[in-house]
Amino acid sequence: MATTTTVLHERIEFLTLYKKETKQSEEWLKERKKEAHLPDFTLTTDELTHGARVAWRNSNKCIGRLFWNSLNVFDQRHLLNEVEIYEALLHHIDFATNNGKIRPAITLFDPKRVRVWNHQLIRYAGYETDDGIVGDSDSIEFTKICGNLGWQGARSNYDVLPLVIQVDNREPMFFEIPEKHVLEVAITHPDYDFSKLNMKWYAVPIISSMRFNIAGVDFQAAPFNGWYMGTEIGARNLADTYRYNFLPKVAEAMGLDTSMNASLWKDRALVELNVAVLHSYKKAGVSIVDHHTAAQQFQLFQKQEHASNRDVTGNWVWLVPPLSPATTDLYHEPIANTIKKPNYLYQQQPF
Ligand code: HEM
Ligand SMILES: N=C(Nc1cccc(CNC[C@@H]2CCCN2)c1)c1cccs1
Repeated sequence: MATTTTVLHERIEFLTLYKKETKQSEEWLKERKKEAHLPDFTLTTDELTHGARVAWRNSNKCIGRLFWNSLNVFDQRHLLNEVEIYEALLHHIDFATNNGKIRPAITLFDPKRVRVWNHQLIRYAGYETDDGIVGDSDSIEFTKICGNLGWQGARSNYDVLPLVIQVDNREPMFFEIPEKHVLEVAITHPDYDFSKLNMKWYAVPIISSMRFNIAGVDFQAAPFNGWYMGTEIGARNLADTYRYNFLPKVAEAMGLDTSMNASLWKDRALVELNVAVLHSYKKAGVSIVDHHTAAQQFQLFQKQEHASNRDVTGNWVWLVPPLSPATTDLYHEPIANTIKKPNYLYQQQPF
């Protein structure tokens, strides 16, 4: 495909940013800009490494950006066989998990020819049954796709979905993730007995459904992980009525009066569920951050960026935590939602 002017412009824009931030010479930029005009122009691993870190720095909905410059980047653009890609995904899971001391990482596959159909590499299946929803309702559609490909789930509340990998436009292939690769945390409370609720969650969130956009190229398969902020699990995944809906059971285990709103039983249950999540991950030695610490870290990120003469952009609605938002300074400050490149963006679902 001929290099359109926009792609050329985006290539030159990125090379100029890269030159400035990694202190390349004027000579280097002059030569590299000439190469940017060639149809077979490809980014180097070093350019991709810095670009993936800058894309994290530019992610407006992310509260965890303080550590943007320590992202681990794996360049796997050469892999074009589903089995080798599966093995690279297992390596990412193991590297990131690191027995609980989670390491933020991203793996980059061939931008045009590889697609991972999962929303996250590790996620629970969801089923619509005659007695209601089993598992994670967010996964119902993808679970059906896996079924159509021949996958059989145990139909429990916590079936780990298979990896679904597509190369070129071949039929996607699914691969089970062996249990030894999946670290999970049982959710218990330091004071209350939540054991009968059988709550648990997986250790490492690895987003595999977004595109990494850099220098006019879209990497459709670029799974990236960090660690969780406790509220994601305790205030949304396990709490939302249309997800695991545990608040009524938590309130019961706490002996709360759930007959009237004004007892604020839902709020009390919510706080203690989030206490339990943070307590359990800490006890299991799995990295996690509470929303107060995360908000303070984001403030430090803003300070650091200003010291580097960069404006900080953000999406206020996503940045404020879903539990006690107004107790964070973030809530009381405006922030511009300008979209910078490179970045991580949404893309059309492959199914
Ligand atoms: C290191 C620990 C990290 C923490 C604690 C963290 C925290 C978060 C949280 C809480 C959200 C909102 C998610 C939601 O409400 O569903 C988020 C969004 C996001 N994060 Fe981070 N993050 C971390 C690392 C990363 C890394 C390594 C990347 C990419 C390299 C990243 C890129 C993003 C993006 C693109 C979004 C927006 C997702 C969307 O639009 O749906 N984050 N982050
Ligand atoms: N802690 C994390 N949480 C996170 C980050 C990006 C996206 C998501 C998933 N967001 C989608 C869900 C589902 C609807 C609203 N939230 C979670 C990370 C995941 C990968 C790197 S950090």
